[in-house]
Formats: sequence, C-alpha cells, structure tokens
Amino acid sequence: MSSKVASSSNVRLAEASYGKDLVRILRVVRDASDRSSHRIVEYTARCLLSGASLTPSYTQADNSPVVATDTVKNTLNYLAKVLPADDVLCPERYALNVANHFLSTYAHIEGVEVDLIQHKWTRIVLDAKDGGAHKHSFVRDGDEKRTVRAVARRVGGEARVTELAGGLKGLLVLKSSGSAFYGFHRDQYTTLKEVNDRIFSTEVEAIYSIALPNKPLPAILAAKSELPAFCDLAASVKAHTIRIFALDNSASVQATMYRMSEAILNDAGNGAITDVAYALPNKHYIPIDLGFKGLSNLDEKDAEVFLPSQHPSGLIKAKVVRTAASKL
Ligand SMILES: O=c1[nH]c(=O)c2[nH]c(=O)[nH]c2[nH]1
Repeated sequence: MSSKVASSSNVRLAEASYGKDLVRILRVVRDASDRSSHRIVEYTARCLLSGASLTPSYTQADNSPVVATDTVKNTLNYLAKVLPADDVLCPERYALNVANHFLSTYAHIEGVEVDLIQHKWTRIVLDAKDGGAHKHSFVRDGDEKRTVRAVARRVGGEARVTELAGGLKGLLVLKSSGSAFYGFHRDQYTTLKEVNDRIFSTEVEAIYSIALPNKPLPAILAAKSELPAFCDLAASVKAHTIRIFALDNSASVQATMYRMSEAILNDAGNGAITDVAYALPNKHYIPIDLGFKGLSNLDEKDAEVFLPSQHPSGLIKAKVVRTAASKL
C-alpha cells in the first residue's frame, strides 16, 4: 500500500517499537483441592515489539509484518489464563514468559520489552472466631507497587534476556525526627538554614537489576528451580528500605539512600541483585509561623505544626553496584 504522505529519502528510521500499553489484568488462581480458596494478582502491563522487518510498516506504510497491538493485548490475556499459577503470580516470571512467547512465535520479531506494574492486594485476615485468613477476600492496604522490566532480544538466532529489573514504587514513608541537613555548600544564592532535626518524607522508587543464568530464554524458563526467588528479592528490598529509613540517623537523603543500597547489596540472600537505583523525592514539610499568637513554632525544637509542601520537592537519585572484589 502506498502512503498518501510523500516520503523523502534523506531520512531513515533510527529506532522503533510498538505494542500495547496500560493492559489491565486480574488473574484469579483457584486452589485445586478447594476451589473457593484463591490467590490473585493484578497487573498493568506494557508490551512493545521491535525488529528490522517491521521497518517497512513505518517507512513504506506496509502493514504486512505488523502483529497488531490488539493481538499483543489478546496474548497478554491468553498467557495470564494458560500459564501455570506460579508463572503468572510472579511478575518477573510472567514478564519473561510473555517475552519468550513473542520471540518464539514470530520469527521476524527481534526484541520484546515488557513492563509490569503489580497492584497491591493483601489477603484479609479476620479474627480467629471469623475464620482467620479469608479464602478469597483481599484489601488494597497501600499505594505501593511492585514493578518489573524484562527485555529480551534475538541474539545470534537465540532469544536472550538483555535486561531484567525488579522495582518498588509509590511507597510513602515519613519520619518526624532522626534527620538533619547541615554543612552544605553556602554562597550568595543560599537561604536554607542548617537543621539538626527535621521531617524526612519520601515516596520510594527503587529499581534493582537481577542476574539470570547465562542461557537462552527458553532454557531459563525450562529450569524453574534455577530461577532466583524473585518474591524474596522484592521483599528484601522493601524490608531493607524501610529498616534503614527508620534506623538511619539521616545526614541527608543522599547518605540514607546509599545506606539502603548498601544493606541490600551486602545481604547474602540478595546475590542475584547486581545493582540498586533509588529515586527519592524530598517531600518538604515546612514549620508554620504562629508568631501572630505569640507561639514559637519555627525553631526546630518547638516545631509541631507543618505545611506539607510537596511542590517543589528535592529529587535525589543514585545507583549503587558491588565493587568487583566484593561479588557475593
Ligand atoms: O537531604 C537533603 N539533600 C539535599 O541535597 C538538600 N537540598 C536541600 O535544600 N535540602 C536537602 N536535603
């Protein structure tokens, strides 16, 4: 098919990928021995495809190689239905299976990027007199989300995972003491006062790279017992993040985030994590001037009423890796 828009020969396609975004999926897994006993997982998924054979769809309006984005969406739903429970309930495993499906089904697809956001559902636990853990009732007990990014490419005829990262986002934390910020650079533009005791609040975003066995993707998925315990890694990253946030006598967001990363990478159970990157907004809480009533609220020792002033916020980012000598 020829395009109605004239094409010019002095440009070329430099990069391209396409697929479906914001695909919403809830999977219910019914226990084989008790069909009323459920586990659930909810994802928002993005799946993008790429490959040199798709170039004519951009440059010559030739749709023949295009696996429709609607087909991509159908496939995400289909795999959520037919994959074994442990491959759907675990976002890393679901993402790797999705990537493997596209590379093994379509010879002309060379790259697959899968990004998942897992929404929080926690089983409702009732009083013992009401039966304790409920079989199929869940609560959204927090805004935090687990994230996964898996990228796989055909390399030398084999499907290889080129990137696998787990993550955590939307975890809101606040400490009302145990955080200072002083000794910073001062010049003619500086108005910030040094402070020994301030509120520290942030919405944690953490992303960590996960090492996989050095094998083609189908072989990785076939040897399930060799896969890292992805859920344990996610739980450990969250636990270290919260623990260091609470315990660290924070000199700055920078120093605290480094200690969080250190704790994660030094944990012997986290050998599969090769790096950790945090992006932490510093959500400022500003003491309010109550001098109009003769009340002291501005000095850090007296400050009790604060304005949650989240715009603008600081934004501190860092990525931490193990030194070569310290590989676990
Ligand atoms: O922990 C902090 N790091 C900074 O770099 C910074 N800058 C600032 O104004 N307040 C803070 N707090």
